[in-house]
Formats: sequence, C-alpha cells, structure tokens
Amino acid sequence: TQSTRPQRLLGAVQKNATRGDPRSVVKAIDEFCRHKEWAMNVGDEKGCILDSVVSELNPATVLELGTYCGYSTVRIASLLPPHAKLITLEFNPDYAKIACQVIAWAGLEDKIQLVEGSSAEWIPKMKEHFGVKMLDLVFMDHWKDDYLPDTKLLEDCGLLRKGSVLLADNVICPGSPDYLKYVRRSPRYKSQYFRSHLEYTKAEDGLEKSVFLG
Ligand SMILES: Oc1cc(-c2ccc(F)cc2)cc2nccnc12
Ligand SMILES: [Mg+2]
Repeated sequence: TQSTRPQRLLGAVQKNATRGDPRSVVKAIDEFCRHKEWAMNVGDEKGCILDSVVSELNPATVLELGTYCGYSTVRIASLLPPHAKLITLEFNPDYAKIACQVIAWAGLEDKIQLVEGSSAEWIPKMKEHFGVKMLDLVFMDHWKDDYLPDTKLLEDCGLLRKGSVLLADNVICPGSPDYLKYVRRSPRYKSQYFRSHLEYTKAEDGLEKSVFLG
C-alpha cells in the first residue's frame, strides 16, 4: 500500500539523522522538505525566529498546538533547560503516530508529552491532568480558525500570566486575520510581527509574538 508523506518524512529522519541528535533530525527534515517533498513544518527560516524566542524566554512550561510530524516540537525541546516540559497537542492520529517516532529518534521523550486530541478538549484539562500551573510559551501552529477561540480559552482557563508569550505561525499564509486583529488591538497583549516566508518557499508569511500583560 502507498506510504503517506509523513511516513516518508519519518523514513528520511531514520535514514539521515543520528539517533539522539535533535539538530540532525531538524536538518534531515528540512533537507527532505526542500529537496524531496514540501511539508508544513515551520521550517528553517521561521525556525530560526522560533529558536530566538525560545532561547530568550527560557521557558519552563511550553504548550504547542499542532504537532504534525514533530519538527517544531523537537526544535523547541532541544533548546529547553533540563527540567522544562513541552506538551504538544495533535488532533490527527496519523500525524501523532509519526511525531511520536520522530521525537523518539531525537531522544527527547523525557521533555515532551505528546497528546492526541483537540485543543478545545485538552486546554481546559491542562491544570488538573498535567499539573500545569501556568504556560510560559504557547506555540500556535494548528488550524488557523482555532487560533482565536483557543487564545480566549487559554485566558479563561487562567493558563496565562503576566509575561506569557503566544507565538503564532502562519499569520499571513494561510493567515489568521481575526487572531491578528485581536492580539494587535487588545490592551492585554504587546504584539510584534516577525516577517519571514512560508516554509521552503518565497511566499510571504510570518510569526506573531504576543506577550500577555495580565
Ligand atoms: O505552516 C503551515 C502551512 C500551511 C499551508 C498549507 C498549504 C499552503 F499552500 C500554504 C500553507 C498549513 C498549515 N496548517 C497548519 C499548521 N501550519 C501550516
Ligand atoms: Mg505552520
């Protein structure tokens, strides 16, 4: 039977990356997507912006919405301090199965908790189920129409504190106009746009970094 693109991406990781070396996993996926098949990872250009936000923030607790094959999951987790935790939510079971193996190949299972399910279901369970008090960083990279409702849910669930950072991918392409309007107009956020390109292409895209002011 035909393999899927995520399965072929995993194969490229297992063939070209070194077990236990997260940066080689990131590199193998970028090479695969640039030279073999495009895939919707945040990619190397926006990935460098992601790296700088993570390194500057040094977060203890990170929530990623939208795991896909685990590229940004591995990229973020490889930069976290020793006892920091990353929880990543993926709705698609096939993607979750691949991401789990990519995360294992990178040797980052101890830092990452991969949860299969919807953000609407799991955000309200963060505190009771994962013992999360507050989120230092949320990387939003799931379905663009869920960015705004999920942001309001994070607020309502008391998961954001003064200084919590929301970092949203694809605010231009595919685009999340209602989310952008909300975080840029709200007095409760200090928002900043990092212009870049859609992964592995010349099309414009960017990341929006929004600091919650409490
Ligand atoms: O980074 C991304 C890119 C795209 C995407 C797909 C097709 C295009 F033509 C352009 C862009 C979709 C995404 N969905 C969820 C999370 N991230 C995404
Ligand atoms: Mg994306």
